[in-house]
Amino acid sequence: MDKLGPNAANSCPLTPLGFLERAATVYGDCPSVVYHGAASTWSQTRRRCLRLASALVSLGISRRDVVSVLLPNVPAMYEAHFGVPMSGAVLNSINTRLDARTVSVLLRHSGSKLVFVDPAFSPLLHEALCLLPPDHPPPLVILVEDPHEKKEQFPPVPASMAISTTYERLLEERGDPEFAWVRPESEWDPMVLNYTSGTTSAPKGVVHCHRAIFLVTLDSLVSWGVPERPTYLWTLPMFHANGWSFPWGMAVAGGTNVCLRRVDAREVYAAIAQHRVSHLCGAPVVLNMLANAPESARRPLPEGAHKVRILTAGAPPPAAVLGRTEALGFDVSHGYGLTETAGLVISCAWKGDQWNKLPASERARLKARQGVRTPGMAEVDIVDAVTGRSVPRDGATMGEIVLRGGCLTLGYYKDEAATRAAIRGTGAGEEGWFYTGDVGVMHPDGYLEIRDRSKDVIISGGENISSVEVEAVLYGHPAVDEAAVVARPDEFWGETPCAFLSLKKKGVNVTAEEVIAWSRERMAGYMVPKTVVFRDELPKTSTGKVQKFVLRNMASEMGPTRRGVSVSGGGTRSKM
Ligand SMILES: Nc1ncnc2c1ncn2[C@@H]1O[C@H](COP(=O)(O)OP(=O)(O)OP(=O)(O)O)[C@@H](O)[C@H]1O
Repeated sequence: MDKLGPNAANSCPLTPLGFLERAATVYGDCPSVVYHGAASTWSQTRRRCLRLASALVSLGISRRDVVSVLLPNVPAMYEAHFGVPMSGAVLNSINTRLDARTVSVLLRHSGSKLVFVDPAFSPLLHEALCLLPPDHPPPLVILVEDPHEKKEQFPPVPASMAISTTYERLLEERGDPEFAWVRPESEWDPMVLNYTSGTTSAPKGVVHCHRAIFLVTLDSLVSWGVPERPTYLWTLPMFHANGWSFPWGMAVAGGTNVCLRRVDAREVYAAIAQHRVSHLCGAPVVLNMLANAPESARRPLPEGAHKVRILTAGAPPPAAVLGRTEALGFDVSHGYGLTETAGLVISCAWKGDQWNKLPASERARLKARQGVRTPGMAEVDIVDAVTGRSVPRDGATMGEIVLRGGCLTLGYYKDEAATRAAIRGTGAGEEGWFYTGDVGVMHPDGYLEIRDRSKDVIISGGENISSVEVEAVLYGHPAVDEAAVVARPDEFWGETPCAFLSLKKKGVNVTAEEVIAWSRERMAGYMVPKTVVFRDELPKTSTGKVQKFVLRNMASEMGPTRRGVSVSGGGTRSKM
């Protein structure tokens, strides 16, 4: 046995790019990408991706060069997930909701050689390029026109921005549909560079290799139980951690990618009905949007043997929101991941036989837990910050979630200190874990549940309060649309919970005192928000997460609460 091991036949680099060739063979005539009325087949998509890869090479792009995309979920965005790395380059998807200054910082940091831009974001890119230092070589710019939208709908492309060519012209004039794509020399070669959402600090450049993307893609299909030939609606931005790996996953499954430029409840319900969508992904804000959509925006879900399946992740989904979405007829699955894990690596694996019998509220409570490691993940643990040892499985003791597995990042680009801080030993004798910065508890049944991000935990009189737990209760209030709870300084307790709420409907009257009294009946006294502030909307990151640091600053600016005094920041409120 000792002499057996890796050999030339069994060690060819793992890469998800080969999924496309297989899809073209197996599903060649089946629809691959649908946008408005136009559909491509898998063999056409393969040829277009090869055209894209060869065109990039002809422009001088070579191995490890960074190529950026500033695109919504249009067909070119899908093609970039194969075509860009097939040229040997590293795909950098830039979040389209960032401001020009941040886009400029990312372009500079990544050293991007070329940017594909949608007309809607050409002013944003132009401004970002103008902010680059004069000695920074500007990237080439390729405009991705959208023949399905009226030109007047877009802002004019800035006249002074140098556009090299358009996407279609590039493919037509320089593309070779039978190009021998640039295979990775090693499965550890970098393939994508994604910047984190910047929820807690400045965005960090996460690099993933071909191997990691290969593993997470297959793992995600298995853990969500995706069947062959799903119809997948792109409600999750592909720029968000590469759409949790599903661009590559749809090639494995031979799925139909239904592209959507804009995500609002009306468009989503309409697309579901028109294309008979079977699967979609989205952060909990998407569930909230679907669940709270006005009657006029809704359309009946397709009838058939299977329900429309939604996979949610990215932020804690409150049980009340899960319950409401399922009551509409969707089948919701819940997962957890970070940009650093390339996709979802923990999922609330559903024990159908046992749990389907439970009442709806209990099912929603169980589903709000993040769950267990996916089959492809090696190990997950929750460790005590001081001792580094696993916390007891009591559903109460909090610790930091740590991970190990093949889809973890190679590290942060040009940031060794951050890489070393995130990937280290637990201090309890074991080496090599990724520290997520998320605080959770382990339940007796081995399912974990996130209580907070370490920076969001509220410490009141020495007690750790999970803002997520308080929010979960507030979401149960009939008038509440969205809730976020942060720490407010307190003269006696150190910190107390401060709730920021947006309300569901116009004309709903509810006072801070009523919310506080309502909370008091449903949670321990020390967890009850001492301050309630009403806002029309809560501030969100570009990936739809509530920006708690913004709220924390607001709470801090209100000044400390005083002993025995419940301060209500908003008074009576009816939503405008
Ligand atoms: N199912 C989930 N439940 C609760 N939180 C989740 C879930 N899925 C993801 N998250 C949160 O999202 C985080 C990962 O998000 P992402 O990689 O997009 O960047 P970010 O952490 O929001 O930004 P930054 O690292 O720049 O602050 C996780 O660390 C976790 O806090």
